[in-house]
Amino acid sequence: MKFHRAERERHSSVGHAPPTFFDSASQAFLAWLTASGAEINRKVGLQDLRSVQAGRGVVAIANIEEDELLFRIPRASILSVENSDLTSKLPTSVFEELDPWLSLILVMLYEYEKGQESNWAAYFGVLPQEFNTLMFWTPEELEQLQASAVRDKIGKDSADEAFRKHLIPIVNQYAQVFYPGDAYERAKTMQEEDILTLLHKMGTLIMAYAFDVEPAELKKEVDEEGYASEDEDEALPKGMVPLADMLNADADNNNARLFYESNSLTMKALCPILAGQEIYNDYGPLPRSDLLRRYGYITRNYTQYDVVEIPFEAVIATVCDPEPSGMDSIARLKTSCPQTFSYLEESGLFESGYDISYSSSFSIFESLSPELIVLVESLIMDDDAFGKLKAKGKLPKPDKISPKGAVLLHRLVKEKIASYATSLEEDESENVVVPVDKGYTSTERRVAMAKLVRIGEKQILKEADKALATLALELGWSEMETMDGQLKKRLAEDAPDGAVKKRRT
Ligand SMILES: C[S@@+](CC[C@H](N)C(=O)[O-])C[C@H]1O[C@@H](n2cnc3c(N)ncnc32)[C@H](O)[C@@H]1O
Repeated sequence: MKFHRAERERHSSVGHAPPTFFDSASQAFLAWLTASGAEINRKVGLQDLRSVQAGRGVVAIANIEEDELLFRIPRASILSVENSDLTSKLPTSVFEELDPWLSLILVMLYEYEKGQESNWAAYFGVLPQEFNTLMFWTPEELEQLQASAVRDKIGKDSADEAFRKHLIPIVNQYAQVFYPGDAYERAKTMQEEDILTLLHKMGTLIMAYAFDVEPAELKKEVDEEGYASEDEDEALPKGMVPLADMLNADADNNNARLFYESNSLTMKALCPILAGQEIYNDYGPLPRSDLLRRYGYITRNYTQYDVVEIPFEAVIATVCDPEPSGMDSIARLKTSCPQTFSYLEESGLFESGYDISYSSSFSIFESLSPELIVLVESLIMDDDAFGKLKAKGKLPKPDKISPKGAVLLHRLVKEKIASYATSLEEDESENVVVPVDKGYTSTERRVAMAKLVRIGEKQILKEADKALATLALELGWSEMETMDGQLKKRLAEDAPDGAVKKRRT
């Protein structure tokens, strides 16, 4: 693949361009944005934070007051489907068949390929070319996440499939539009894999940088408190909002917010910000595993949102009777618990996995997903009792765990602990820090981040293990007498020492 000069410079760096080019790209970007009608408060600056592995960031140069305007971006400067001239070059039907994410990827590919001809050329100059998000980790690096459920959520294959099915045919059919003039010759030499790589980069940029842009006239329905449903937010068009997306985030250090106005988007201070402090946006209450997947970094402040996920498959395998091998979980549940299957499915209890969340002083009912408790209790309930609940359109209560339920939940936690390649004690035997110095490789940083993620998950599991063992002990083990022989044997192996003693006496 050949690149224009500026593009070659961008591609030559790891993540971002080298120092001189880095600063001049920032200046060119700010100059372009101001010329486009943006208003930028003199008290804010775009800074080079590569020394702390944070790319660029927005920093207060002087003290800022609460509610003070940090910058105003005209809607016309947003890199979006609405603002790109690609829509006038392709039949409308093309965009009607694409969701907001794929539409913006296509537009970004088009604008990126236009090089200096694009209105957003200076903006592309400050967007990174390389990423630390999980999509770009090697298999060996991903291995460091061990049994973390995030490994199943990277979605590279499904994105590949969507790009091959929906976008590449459009790029091929309208190659003259995407690669006009000389570039058309270049396009012919580009392999499908090159286009795929570019599409993945655009997709990654959208995941980590784009905003759901509320239209100038809000058409979505809001509830009494003014909130729209999640589905309606999902349907909002996505847009890349220059400068607003240069704000980093660090959980509750959030001190700025983007407001949608009819002709512009304004970033305002949520509280007083002192000179020298970084201005942070809010990326949401994400567990560190997800932060790594979507944004490629973690900080300690996100520990409070950590979760560990118990896979659906594991719940069925542990709770339902053993079935002939080769059956998937749903088939297995259908066969072993036919009376409950359809009702549970209708009740929306089937999820790919169930969260156990971090809580500062661990509480079972605050941490365990209510759906997990309800699912386990439903699966172990006898047919008569379950039938009565079902007749009333009810389910077991999420705030009540039976003795057998406690034992099984405990077993699920134990099994999840065992699925990690190393123990918490091994991981914690040395102090893990993510190195920021230039001397370290991105692999060293990724390995450290992965280790912190898996330690976070194992710490939650350790608390859940303790709490469920205690609960099982408190509830007694009489329920075990009603269990089938094999399950009873498995659970006996699993019983906390105290519980076994208690039963014997
Ligand atoms: C919306 S962009 C923010 C601007 C970005 N720093 C840049 O230079 O382009 C999100 C990306 O910034 C980086 N980032 C955000 N917050 C960070 C933080 N607290 N520490 C380190 N990197 C951070 C991550 O690479 C993330 O994917």
